[in-house]
Amino acid sequence: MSHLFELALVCREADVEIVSDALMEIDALAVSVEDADADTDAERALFGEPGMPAPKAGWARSVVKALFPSEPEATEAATLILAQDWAADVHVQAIQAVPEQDWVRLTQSQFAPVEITPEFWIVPSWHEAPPQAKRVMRLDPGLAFGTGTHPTTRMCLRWMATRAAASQAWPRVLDYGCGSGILGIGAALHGAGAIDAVDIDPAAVTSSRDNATANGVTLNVGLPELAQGEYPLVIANILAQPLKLLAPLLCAHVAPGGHLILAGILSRQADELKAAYAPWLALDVTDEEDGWILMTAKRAA
Ligand SMILES: C[S@@+](CC[C@H](N)C(=O)[O-])C[C@H]1O[C@@H](n2cnc3c(N)ncnc32)[C@H](O)[C@@H]1O
Repeated sequence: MSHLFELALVCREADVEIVSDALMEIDALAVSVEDADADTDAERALFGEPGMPAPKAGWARSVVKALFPSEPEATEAATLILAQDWAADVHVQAIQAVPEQDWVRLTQSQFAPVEITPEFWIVPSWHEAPPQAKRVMRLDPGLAFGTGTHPTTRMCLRWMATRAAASQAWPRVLDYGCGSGILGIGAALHGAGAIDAVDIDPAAVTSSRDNATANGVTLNVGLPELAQGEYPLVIANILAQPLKLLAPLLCAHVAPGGHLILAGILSRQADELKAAYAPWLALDVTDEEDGWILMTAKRAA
């Protein structure tokens, strides 16, 4: 049986969210949180008196567990997290191999339908679609980022769903850094025409192709050189540093009157992104969720 690698990090309860978000951002396949003291003497000492309320301090330490496809990726993730300025109280508990089958079970129990707008939902194949959903994307967690659960992805989808509702469908779309293909598929479900979805990761290319087929939509999927010419909508959810390097390339793909949508940026990075794109387009912050921002620009017609 093939294996995945689990990185277990011990941290303060107050740091759970930032640690989990960072792990998702560096492409963990799944992230879960447990009480660090479960099944230990520390747990019995804290919760041992029947009828006594559980002291809040008993949950002060948590274990955040993240799965990666290989041991080097799990080790690199640990190094990256420990290097962050907020990670002074984060410690590596273990990196160990876990059977892939367990991961499938774990993710199936973790991922519920995700609401993008009241009418547009991402629904795993093992779930019924909610009755109010008028547009449904079928997507299962795969070996590439983008199952709709991350705020950066949700903000991109929400932007498209809101714009498309105002009947501004796009004849061409470029989904740059497509991961699972979620943004390209989202554009297709909202009436976009020819959609090019590109990624540097061959696993993402395969995953996007499979997910497009499962949703009955057509994406032209490939490596970045597939992107050619100008598009009325260019959307890229990567990270601040690669987005800064990609500024001239992405801006060159935006058609006159078209939009550039960027995500994967933390609130405090807004000014550096604005500066990096200023020679070509004026970016504004147009959405914000959990410390992440959506930055958008419109090219003059
Ligand atoms: C955070 S994921 C986003 C996936 C998906 N678009 C979403 O919104 O959920 C970023 C993706 O960008 C890809 N990527 C990173 N740097 C890239 C680059 N320079 N060119 C193309 N793709 C890149 C990664 O392989 C990854 O699949």
